Amino acid sequence: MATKQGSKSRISGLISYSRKPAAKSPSSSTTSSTKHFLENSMDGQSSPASSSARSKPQYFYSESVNLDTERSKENVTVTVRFRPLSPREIRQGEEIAWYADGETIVRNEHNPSIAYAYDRVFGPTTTTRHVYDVAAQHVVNGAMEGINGTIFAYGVTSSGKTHTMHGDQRSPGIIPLAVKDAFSIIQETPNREFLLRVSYLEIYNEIVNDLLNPAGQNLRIREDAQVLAYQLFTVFLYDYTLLFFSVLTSNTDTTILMAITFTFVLIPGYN
Ligand SMILES: Nc1ncnc2c1ncn2[C@@H]1O[C@H](COP(=O)(O)OP(=O)(O)OP(=O)(O)O)[C@@H](O)[C@H]1O
Repeated sequence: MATKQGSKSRISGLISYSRKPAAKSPSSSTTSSTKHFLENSMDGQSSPASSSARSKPQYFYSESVNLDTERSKENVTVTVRFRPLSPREIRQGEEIAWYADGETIVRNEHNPSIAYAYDRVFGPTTTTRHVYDVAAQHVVNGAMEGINGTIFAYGVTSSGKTHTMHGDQRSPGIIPLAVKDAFSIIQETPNREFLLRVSYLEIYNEIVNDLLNPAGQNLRIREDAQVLAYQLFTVFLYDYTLLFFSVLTSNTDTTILMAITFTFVLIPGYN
């Protein structure tokens, strides 16, 4: 019998946000994709991927949605990724309590009447490359055209956030895939100039630490459109290799991170 904790910890979520700067798109607005959910709770059980974006238990009622169609209407998409049970979890006899039913529904193994809908649900065999292609690449492409974008992973400890966002050499995460795409687009756009600026921070127990600068601990947050935190280290990226050098040599204990923010700022120039 799966423990509730065991089943919850296999699920992480990805929120993608893409919005044109107000000056360029006065009609654009920040909307969320929560319209596929009902507000009423039947038993008060938490969603398997509950977050601030889904603070209440909500119950599925809609037909499956096409992410591509929805993406054109919505600025925010919420996706869910299941990771496989680890060998240790299998040894301990943990079982799957939540599972992906098709591409948009998460269902409860023990109570079929409980189901939640998301913009997209990725099962345990899905590759990070596929997650990136479906849920993140459009944000990167938009950023290269001047549209502000955020890709945010959330989930309890050991749910797979680092695996999805950071990855490793064998299975690169969303961050290296995004920067690689950014460089490909830069190469394919010789008539424009780009400036790629990177900072990398963690928020752990509400303390902000700079992951590119070991001296940058307990930084103060700034409410500034341009800068996230005081004295946050910024590097200018000239090629893709430098990104790997910066990230892989950073002083990161991923097992204790509550949140990592990796920001790259693109400043397109015009000839
Ligand atoms: N999709 C996946 N496929 C295979 N293994 C995965 C997958 N997602 C995560 N894992 C493995 O599960 C373990 C926990 O994942 P990870 O470290 O990414 O979790 P986390 O959410 O970042 O945890 P924490 O918040 O504690 O840092 C790791 O050993 C990771 O390699």
